[in-house]
Amino acid sequence: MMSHRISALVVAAGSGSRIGGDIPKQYRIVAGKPVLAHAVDALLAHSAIDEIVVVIGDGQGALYAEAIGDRPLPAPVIGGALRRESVANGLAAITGDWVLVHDAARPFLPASVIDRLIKALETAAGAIPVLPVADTLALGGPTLGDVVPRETLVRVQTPQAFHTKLLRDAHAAWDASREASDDAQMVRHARYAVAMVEGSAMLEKITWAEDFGAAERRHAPALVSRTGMGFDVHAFTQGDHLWLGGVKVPHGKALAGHSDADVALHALVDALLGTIGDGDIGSHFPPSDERWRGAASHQFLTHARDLVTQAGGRIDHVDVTIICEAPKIGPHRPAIRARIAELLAISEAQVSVKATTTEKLGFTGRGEGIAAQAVATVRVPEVGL
Ligand SMILES: C[C@@](CO)(OP(=O)(O)O)[C@H](O)COP(=O)(O)OP(=O)(O)OC[C@H]1O[C@@H](n2ccc(N)nc2=O)[C@H](O)[C@@H]1O
Repeated sequence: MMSHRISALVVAAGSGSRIGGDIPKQYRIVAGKPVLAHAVDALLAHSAIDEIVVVIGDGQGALYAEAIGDRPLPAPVIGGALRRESVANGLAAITGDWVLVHDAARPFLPASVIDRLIKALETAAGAIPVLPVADTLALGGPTLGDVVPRETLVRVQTPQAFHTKLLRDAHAAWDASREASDDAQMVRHARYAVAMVEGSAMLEKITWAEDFGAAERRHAPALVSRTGMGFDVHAFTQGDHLWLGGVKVPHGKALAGHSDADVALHALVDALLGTIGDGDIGSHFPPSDERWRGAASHQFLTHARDLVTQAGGRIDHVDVTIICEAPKIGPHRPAIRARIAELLAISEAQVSVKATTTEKLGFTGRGEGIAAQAVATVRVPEVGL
């Protein structure tokens, strides 16, 4: 079978007028990187794509450079006021005998769709990805028009693939006084057959502001809930205050420990580490390590928080129970709740702080020390756990 040089033409020249905001949508961040970068990376990752040319709007050079970074692409082409003009400008710059024309506003481009399009070009002048229509569609206007049988309709997506010469001919033959919504329409108008291949829900275009949230959800792996539990104890010693939940509490005694002995934060650290199965506070901050002598325990909690974040996790809720006869926790509960929320970068609504005595029973009942329990609920990506 004859081999072909395949170019990808990414049209990113839109002004983003429909979506508002300070920068055009193709340069805004979704799922961790610019919309345009997602589409380019999908094409760079596909072995059959030999060349990628991006068409940008006049004056978008700095936005393009920031979005693309050091990715190995030729200089971008400046597009026109109309999508059709941007594609025509891009066609003048590409060298492939086959070309895939893709909307930069469709960030998530499955390799399987590229595979299907390239296969279809072996027997057709052009090929486009389509999806079936699920909703009932009707003609609009001043009053509701006739329903259009959905079996006769498809939802058209990009990339749209063509033999480059035929697409160039179709653009040259097109009546410039008419707008063309896509390239397939122009190729069909030039009497060439355009095949249809299965598209993908991942290829949805970002058109409106709310589409960014949908794109984040479409891209994010399924999150699953994980719960961790922590427990700690510290004995009383001489002193005039103790640390509980990151708050300094005046008291006739202190708590003994290698660090500041904040028993509530220690239990919470172990609860968070439990949600990602990453050991316990002592394995991260050994009591034998001189670095942690007298250390403020808030750094242990922010470390555990960062480990959860690095695992892709999001803290949903934490619940701490402090077990002691004294000091009375109630008066300090609001400050402890606020401090834990601040350290975990979550809302106070996601933080519960409770206290209980043990009715004078056990070491806590005898006033020998304080115990604390904590539970943390986190959502983490299903993959890799
Ligand atoms: C916060 C720190 C800062 O150094 O010290 P403190 O201020 O509490 O004293 C420590 O992280 C506080 O670690 P914590 O885990 O409470 O101390 P320990 O109870 O002595 O346990 C220390 C280490 O020994 C391990 N360990 C403990 C008990 C046991 N039977 N077998 C074990 O293997 C634990 O996994 C833990 O990692």
